Amino acid sequence: MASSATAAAAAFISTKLITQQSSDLPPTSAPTPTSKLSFLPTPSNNSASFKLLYAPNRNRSSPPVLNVLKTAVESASISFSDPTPRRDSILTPPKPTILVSEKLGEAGLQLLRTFANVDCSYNLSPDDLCAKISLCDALIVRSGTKVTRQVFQAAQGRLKVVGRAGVGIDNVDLQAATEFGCLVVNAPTANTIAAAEHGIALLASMARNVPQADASMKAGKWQRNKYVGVSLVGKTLAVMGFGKVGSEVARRAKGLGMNVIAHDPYAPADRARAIGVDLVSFDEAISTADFISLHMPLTPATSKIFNDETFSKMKKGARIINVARGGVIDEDALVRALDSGTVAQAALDVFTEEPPPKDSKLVQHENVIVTPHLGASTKEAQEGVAVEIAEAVVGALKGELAATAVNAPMVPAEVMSELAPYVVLAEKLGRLAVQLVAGGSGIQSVKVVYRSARDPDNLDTRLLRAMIVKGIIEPISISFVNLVNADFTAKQKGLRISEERVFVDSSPEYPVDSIQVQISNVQSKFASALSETGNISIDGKVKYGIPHLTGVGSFSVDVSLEGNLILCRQVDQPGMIGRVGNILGESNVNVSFMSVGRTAKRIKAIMAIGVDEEPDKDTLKKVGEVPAVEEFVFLEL
Ligand SMILES: NC(=O)C1=CN([C@@H]2O[C@H](COP(=O)(O)OP(=O)(O)OC[C@H]3O[C@@H](n4cnc5c(N)ncnc54)[C@H](O)[C@@H]3O)[C@@H](O)[C@H]2O)C=CC1
Ligand SMILES: O=C(O)C(=O)COP(=O)(O)O
Repeated sequence: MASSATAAAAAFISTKLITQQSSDLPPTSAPTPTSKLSFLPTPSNNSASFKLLYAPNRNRSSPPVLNVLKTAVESASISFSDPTPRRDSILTPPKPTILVSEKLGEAGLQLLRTFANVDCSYNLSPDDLCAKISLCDALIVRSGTKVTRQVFQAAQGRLKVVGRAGVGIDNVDLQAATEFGCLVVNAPTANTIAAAEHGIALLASMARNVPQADASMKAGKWQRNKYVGVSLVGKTLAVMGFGKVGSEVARRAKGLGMNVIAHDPYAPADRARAIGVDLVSFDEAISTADFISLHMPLTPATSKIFNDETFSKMKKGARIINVARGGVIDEDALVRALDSGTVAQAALDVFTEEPPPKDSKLVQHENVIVTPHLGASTKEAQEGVAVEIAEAVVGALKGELAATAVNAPMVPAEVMSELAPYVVLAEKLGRLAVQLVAGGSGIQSVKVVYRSARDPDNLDTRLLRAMIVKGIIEPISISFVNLVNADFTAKQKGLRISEERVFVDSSPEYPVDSIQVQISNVQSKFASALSETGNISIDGKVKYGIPHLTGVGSFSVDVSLEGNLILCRQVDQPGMIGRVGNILGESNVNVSFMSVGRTAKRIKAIMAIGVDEEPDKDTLKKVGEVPAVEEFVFLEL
């Protein structure tokens, strides 16, 4: 009981550590052996207890790893004992540093300060940001900071998380973030209502010329005839982008008695119908609406989607509201449309360039009202996004998978905890498989077979696939791989990963029964690892929370994947275990596990030997010289 709990805890912590380690390693650093984590079960009658020996890799920063260990130990409810006082210094790691480059609500800052050193440096120039960033583990921005490829390069691998205190992430180079393995998280919900209310405020004040009338009165005039407006009731509003903000605008506009239609190629029609809105085509929306309110993100597909051509399709005298992003409008074309009267008025909160040039014709146009990107700027929204982003960034720095990740799959916490031991298995299988490769035309094609009793829809394998990629790529390159960049890195290295799910009649309680990793079209330094189809093939299972190797080529074995491994193929005959065991024992190499698998009695067998220490070259040579041993390989896990 105690030992299986310890084993489960060990697997859990290893997983956390592995997840965290992946984000610890700068992309520019040379490949280095991973930090060592050992679990020493200690005798205890009624509780699972172990000592934890942590020997950090000198080339990696240790603090986040230790945080993960502590958190993991707490979550596993097991005792944590530091074996030697001299390791104390490792247990009080320096806090991470979070750079906040734009004004953030106080509640969020306080939350950040409980966990990290917080550097609030506003209005940094691009050069200043690049100079500072290599000292920071996380960066929090709003829409005013451009997080470019140069920023990720300048970070030299230290930057692990970029938090966007708001929705739009068009100011963050997501591709570069992904390539550098930096997680990007945003705060997608807390400013929705503020943005929607601002959209409605602009709609109403544009229709009634409120800003112009206000300016006129302040200039000492009383111009009642000049500022006759248009009514909203009964008019058609087209909501372009029926997401969070768009649907809240629609709801409010319905309350004003407007007829609301929407265009959004990705929104479900039933969500629109539920608030009495019809989803229509782009052309239908812009050609029938009196008011057109923009709520789509700025992407390559939406960039300048409102241009000369689309303005010409609008109903004459249409009015436009933009609280989304300036870049979705071709601003020169909008000035032309306003001048010609195709567009009667525009109300803009956002601009292609922010702030726009002082002499911007658009801003100065008499039929245009403007605000300086105030959509999210309410006290409530700013406190909300600050807390939302602070929680996401702190969680990500702790190695948790973020629920608002923008460039990584979102893996819910319950899925993560269920998959934890399989994550360890997946990485180890990848690591083992790649070490079996000997030359050939390079690793190009990897197939992963998951045997599972689960319905495929109920088995999210992205995390497992990422860890297999990590296991395969890290031992042979200077890349570091994590959930963020696994698919990108694999693609960049020309590695095709295919997945197959095979139904097995076992308990669906466990997500995966076994995982098989195959590498095709390569030679192997251990020929017995080749399956009948000529692929390197290894199988593994999780047993009692511990990853096990259960198959090598066509041989079945059963050895726990801890420490290192020697695989030996020999003529199946008595005395082999003793002979090899003696050689290792004489060199003071401790054998932790051993398993023999064979195809047929007294013909061929393979021995899988788990060893705590790495045998020296002479010892391995002696193993190879045992007469019945036909081939052997030493594998680091
Ligand atoms: N002015 C401000 O201060 C604020 C601006 N925003 C901006 O508002 C926009 C919407 O934000 P949310 O509603 O929170 O995002 P969201 O992601 O919930 O909604 C965006 C919607 O646009 C749709 N969409 C994508 N491509 C489209 C296309 N080609 N045509 C039509 N629809 C398309 C998506 O399917 C999605 O439903 C974003 O650009 C965001 O940055 C959000 C908050 C404050
Ligand atoms: O959340 C968004 O997309 C916004 O545009 C808000 O931007 P801000 O945080 O106010 O700079």
